[in-house]
Amino acid sequence: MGRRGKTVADSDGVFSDIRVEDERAVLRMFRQFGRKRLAYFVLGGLATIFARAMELVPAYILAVAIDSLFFDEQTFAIVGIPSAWLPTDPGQQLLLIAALLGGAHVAGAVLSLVNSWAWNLFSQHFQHELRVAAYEAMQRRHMGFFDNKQTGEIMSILNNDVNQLEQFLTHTLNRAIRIVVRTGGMAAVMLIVNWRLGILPTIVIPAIAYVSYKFVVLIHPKYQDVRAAVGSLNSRLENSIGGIQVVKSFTNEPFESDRVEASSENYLRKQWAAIRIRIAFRPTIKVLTAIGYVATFVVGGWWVMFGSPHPFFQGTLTAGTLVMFLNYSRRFMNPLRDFGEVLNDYQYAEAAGERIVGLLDSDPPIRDREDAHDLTDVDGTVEYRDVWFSYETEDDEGETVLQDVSFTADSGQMIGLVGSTGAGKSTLLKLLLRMYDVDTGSITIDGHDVRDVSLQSLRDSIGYVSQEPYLFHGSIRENIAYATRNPSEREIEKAARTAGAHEFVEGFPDGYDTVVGERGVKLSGGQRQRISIARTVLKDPDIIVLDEATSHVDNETEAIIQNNLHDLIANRTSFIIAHRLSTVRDADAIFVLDDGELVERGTHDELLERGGLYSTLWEVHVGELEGVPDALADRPTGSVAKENE
Ligand SMILES: Nc1ncnc2c1ncn2[C@@H]1O[C@H](COP(=O)(O)OP(=O)(O)OP(=O)(O)O)[C@@H](O)[C@H]1O
Repeated sequence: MGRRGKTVADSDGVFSDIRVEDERAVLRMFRQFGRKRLAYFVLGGLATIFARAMELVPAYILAVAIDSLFFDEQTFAIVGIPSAWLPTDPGQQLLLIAALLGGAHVAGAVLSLVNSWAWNLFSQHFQHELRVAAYEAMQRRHMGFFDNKQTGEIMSILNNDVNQLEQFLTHTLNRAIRIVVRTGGMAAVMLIVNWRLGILPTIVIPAIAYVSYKFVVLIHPKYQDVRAAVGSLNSRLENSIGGIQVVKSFTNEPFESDRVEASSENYLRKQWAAIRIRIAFRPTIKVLTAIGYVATFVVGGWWVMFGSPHPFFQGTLTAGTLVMFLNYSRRFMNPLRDFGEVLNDYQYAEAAGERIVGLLDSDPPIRDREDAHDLTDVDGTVEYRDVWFSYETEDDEGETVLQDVSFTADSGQMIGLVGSTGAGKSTLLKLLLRMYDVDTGSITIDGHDVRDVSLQSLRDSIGYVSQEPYLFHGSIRENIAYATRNPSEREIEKAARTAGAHEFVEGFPDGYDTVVGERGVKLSGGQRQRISIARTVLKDPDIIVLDEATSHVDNETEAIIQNNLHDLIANRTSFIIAHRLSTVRDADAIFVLDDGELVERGTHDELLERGGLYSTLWEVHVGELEGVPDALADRPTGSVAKENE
């Protein structure tokens, strides 16, 4: 078991951290999501058991026909039917045999249909409910989780793992039942009818089961290699196609072709290694089955023709019984071949189940406290006190991004946040929304620690326009309306006007119905930003955070937007991050961040007078400095302010 556990854990890759050791993950998932439709599951299970049992009938009926009708070796008798009910006329007996043969096939077909219907109904609903629950659990996870995982990897849980469980419940369980009922049934019938001859075909069962198991152990790591090779081939293709514009502009098509070729060749090698084992498996099983089959034929044939071939084989053997034995022993192969695959699938379903259990069970670090209260009637006084923060990394060695930041923004103030790139400006404001929690220190709104209020009320009260506005595939109207539930046309248009978006939207042939494409690719950067601002305007929040919200628009458009936003911002606390310093020139206070530290604060004029980092940045901004001053050029994110102090 240890060995199997290890290989599956290896295949978790980046998700080993969320997997929980749960010996009965599949069972737990079954209980949690299958209970509602348990009746379908039971019905399907019974149908498959009887359908498989029906498969045993024809060989038996044939044996009766041969012995009683064709060769007249035994009196006409059928197990389970009283002899008084059986016809005595041979013609009628033949008809009965034909009816039973046909009936067994039809009943088998109907039962298979019932089985497929009931189990597919069960498992499709199971899959649906599990996927939705897993998605909701995924959505509740904190930002650090998403920072450290690739979208494709997260999708793999929602798709592959959920599908794996569905596959297990429909196909693997069916196969397992087939193995038990078919193999067990055939072996039991043979041993009951003539156990001495029955030993010959059944003795190979453990050997076939062992070879199947060995096959899984051998092929499993090969399949893992194949999966890894498929993964890297896919990422290679995704990267190359995603970056096709860069590829073309650098005329790097041959280079990309080489990289794809190398990846594809790696896939070919791994696949071939797996194929070599796989193609040897079936012939091995065939040979083993054939040994039992031929041994039964030789001994049984001799027995029928000349009497017992050895004192061990006592009594008589009829031709009909021999035919039944030969029929059964040949059909051992298929279910037993599946034995290894069932073990394999079970292992995967368990691993998938454990990852999903891990996802469903774990409480994300950023969530409502039990006694969390709603943030209501927000005035908007925001206070950061001794805030330290570093991002969570896989190795827990994240660098400090914010150091000892303290400030107060009074209700209704407009705060400008400036500083060189990577100084920590966006991070500072993401903490306000609790996208991340501070390491030490506190952030309060109107005196309420953001960790003490409900996330819903906190985020409802803040309007956040991020640096890289994300638009969903859909119309412009849908993207603006995303802020609230069912806004009116007039409200949408008003918000768009405030954000300086209405004019260009009206210019499109489809107006607000224009579809923006995936991530809004069909719009320019500045247009995307304005739609994103409109979304926030419509939300009408108490506190506003604009993170480089107008960086992609020209000066003129920015002036228009600022003018429009004036009323919106006038009575609310707002934080505006800007590299273009003129954007925040009129702010009530400007905070200057440098390498995670708040190094200067004051109004535009005060900061200019001070002659520190801000005034240097301003001089660069207005072009008063020729070239970049050494003090700015030499620093990672800047320490000029400290030098100037
Ligand atoms: N999700 C993240 N995980 C790990 N590190 C991050 C993450 N986001 C930002 N950082 C790091 O934190 C530091 C501050 O980043 P932040 O985005 O807050 O800077 P900024 O001042 O807003 O920069 P810019 O002006 O370029 O937008 C940078 O060193 C950045 O590399």
